[in-house]
Amino acid sequence: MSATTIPPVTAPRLEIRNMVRAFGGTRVVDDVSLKVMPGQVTCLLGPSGCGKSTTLRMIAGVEMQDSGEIYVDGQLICDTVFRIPPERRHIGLMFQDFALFPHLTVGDNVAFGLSGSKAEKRARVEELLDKVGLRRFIDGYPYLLSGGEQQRVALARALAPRPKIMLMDEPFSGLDNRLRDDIRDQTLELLKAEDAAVLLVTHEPEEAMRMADEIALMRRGKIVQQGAPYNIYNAPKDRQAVAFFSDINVICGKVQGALCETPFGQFLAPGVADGGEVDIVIRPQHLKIEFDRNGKGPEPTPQNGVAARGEVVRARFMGSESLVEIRMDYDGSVLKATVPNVFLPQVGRPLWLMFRRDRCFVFPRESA
Ligand SMILES: Nc1ncnc2c1ncn2[C@@H]1O[C@H](COP(=O)(O)OP(=O)(O)OP(=O)(O)O)[C@@H](O)[C@H]1O
Repeated sequence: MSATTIPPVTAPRLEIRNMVRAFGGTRVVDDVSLKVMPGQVTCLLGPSGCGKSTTLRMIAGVEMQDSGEIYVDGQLICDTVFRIPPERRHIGLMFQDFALFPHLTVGDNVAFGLSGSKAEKRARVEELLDKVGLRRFIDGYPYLLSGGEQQRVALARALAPRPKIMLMDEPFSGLDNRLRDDIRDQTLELLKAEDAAVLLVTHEPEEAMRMADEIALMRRGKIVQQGAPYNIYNAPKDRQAVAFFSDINVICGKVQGALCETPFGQFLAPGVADGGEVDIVIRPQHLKIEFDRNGKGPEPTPQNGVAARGEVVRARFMGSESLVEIRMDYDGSVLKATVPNVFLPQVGRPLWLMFRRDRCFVFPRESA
């Protein structure tokens, strides 16, 4: 009889289960569970005040949860009775305002959390400063460095003790836009090379899309959706999840026989009872603009449905695309469409809009 080989199961590097934290009777973190594998970047993404930082602080051990457990490599490190102190959790921290020590050299800043012989420490400091391209500043002081360089030193300092987990709270928000993109890319490269599990908190969808292997979308203390950036963007759970990543257009309608009749034709609304209301949500880049042909629009197509007429109220050039706002004849509402490059039609010009059926989302109407 041949032996069966069972593939090794890798425990998540970091796992939190059913974490709860309330302040003044309000649950700001409300039953949050999450796993991060080694070498993976998970972004906790959500609007200001939704509980992201509190989640991170509990994992770091500087805030206690009311209930829930934290595991590192499958080992419990904290629940409501047992607690490993922050300094023994092998967790690296990087926050926006996590300043360098001004009285220490760049090298001593990076060496700060290191143990071992002087030579070992020096070797690790040089290795990391090399990786962030700042070895030449090893004996200089932080004030000599630009904001971006200081941030790279802070990253080197956080990674120096080879943390199993890196927690990053809006680490790039103090940097100007163009610098930020470069530093994000460099940071990502270094984090991957060090194989840490990274939990990064941000309220910026672009940052999450750029950095994350997985996004956990958080709202009012709960994780509402979790998945690869592509899936979160293309299969959002609800209207708010679409709106978090881009402008949206919303067409409202009533359902009859699992179909919703609109000025753009019929939309499927499976699972919605007769008389139920739905929001049909579409991003501006997926509205299709068609020209008016002697008062008529294009013929309906299965892919794009029926065209509806409107008039241009505003058109603006945005750099890589143009944003055209169109007031619709059917109810006077204004829809937004983006078009690549330059398209700046005159105000008042009639245009027809069609809806990409494969790109719109139909959600049951949410009560306010
Ligand atoms: N120590 C505290 N005492 C009372 N309320 C707190 C405390 N810490 C956080 N809160 C409240 O908990 C809620 C969540 O805060 P948290 O900082 O976790 O949110 P966040 O999503 O990280 O927001 P931001 O991006 O603005 O930092 C907020 O309403 C905040 O005011």
